[in-house]
Amino acid sequence: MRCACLPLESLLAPWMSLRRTEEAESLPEVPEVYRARYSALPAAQPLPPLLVLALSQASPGVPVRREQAFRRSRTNFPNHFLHSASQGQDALGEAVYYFEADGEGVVQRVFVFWPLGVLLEGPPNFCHGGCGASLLDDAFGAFTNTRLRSMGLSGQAVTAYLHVDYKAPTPLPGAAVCAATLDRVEGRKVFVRGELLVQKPDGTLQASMEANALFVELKEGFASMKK
Ligand SMILES: CCCCCCCCCC(=O)SCCNC(=O)CCNC(=O)[C@H](O)C(C)(C)COP(=O)(O)OP(=O)(O)OC[C@H]1O[C@@H](n2cnc3c(N)ncnc32)[C@H](O)[C@@H]1OP(=O)(O)O
Repeated sequence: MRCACLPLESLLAPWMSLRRTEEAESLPEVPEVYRARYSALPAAQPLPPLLVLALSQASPGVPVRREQAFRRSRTNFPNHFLHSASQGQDALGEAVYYFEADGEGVVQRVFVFWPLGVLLEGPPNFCHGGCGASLLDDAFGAFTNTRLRSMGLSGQAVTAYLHVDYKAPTPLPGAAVCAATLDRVEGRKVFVRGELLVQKPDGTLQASMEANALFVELKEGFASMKK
């Protein structure tokens, strides 16, 4: 059964089929904290209704600020696992990243919307667990590194561990929002937690996956990672 308030078609279109070349588009300027990894949404691209629903449930009464929504820069990261080969008509669609920051501009939460196509299957008609874990890891990476940048730090941290609890199947085709936030910080160690939210037939959101992770800020940045 489909939700009466958010039909599946409105969740997926136009993000599922969106292919683009950033260079050809005239996009708004992106604040420095986000610029290295993200680009602005085109003016004509609406915010996904599922993302707006997740934001309104997480922060009731707080207006959604379109300028805090971005997409991954493919110009800067043409080979990113989730934003290159994994994308396609029936696989992953175009993600939308929404960052919440406090009054000082320090990132406090990220919400990442993903359209999910049928080629992401694990159990018949449901999303593969490894795919969901990848989406959560990506949201944790987006949160941790952007938060570090927003604090004037390196923004170069990697996953040390990722723990995922699968609470309910994630239907395909469909859409999900990964929500990530801070648990605690111990020196270079950033502990994060979050969930992957999907919409139930009655229109409410449920966490089909819950996760926590440790990110470690690299002493000398990505360039120091050895093969
Ligand atoms: C450019 C844009 C791209 C954005 C990238 C975003 C990342 C996206 C998410 C990913 O997929 S990252 C890819 C998957 N992760 C890796 O490939 C990381 C591989 N592991 C490493 O490179 C190193 O093990 C690591 C950097 C995580 C840690 O090495 P370090 O030499 O910097 O630190 P060290 O080993 O001394 O550990 C630092 C602290 O973390 C703790 N620690 C490290 N690994 C742990 C672990 N697995 N479990 C618990 N604690 C851990 C360790 O005990 C220690 O705690 P204390 O300071 O309290 O002593």
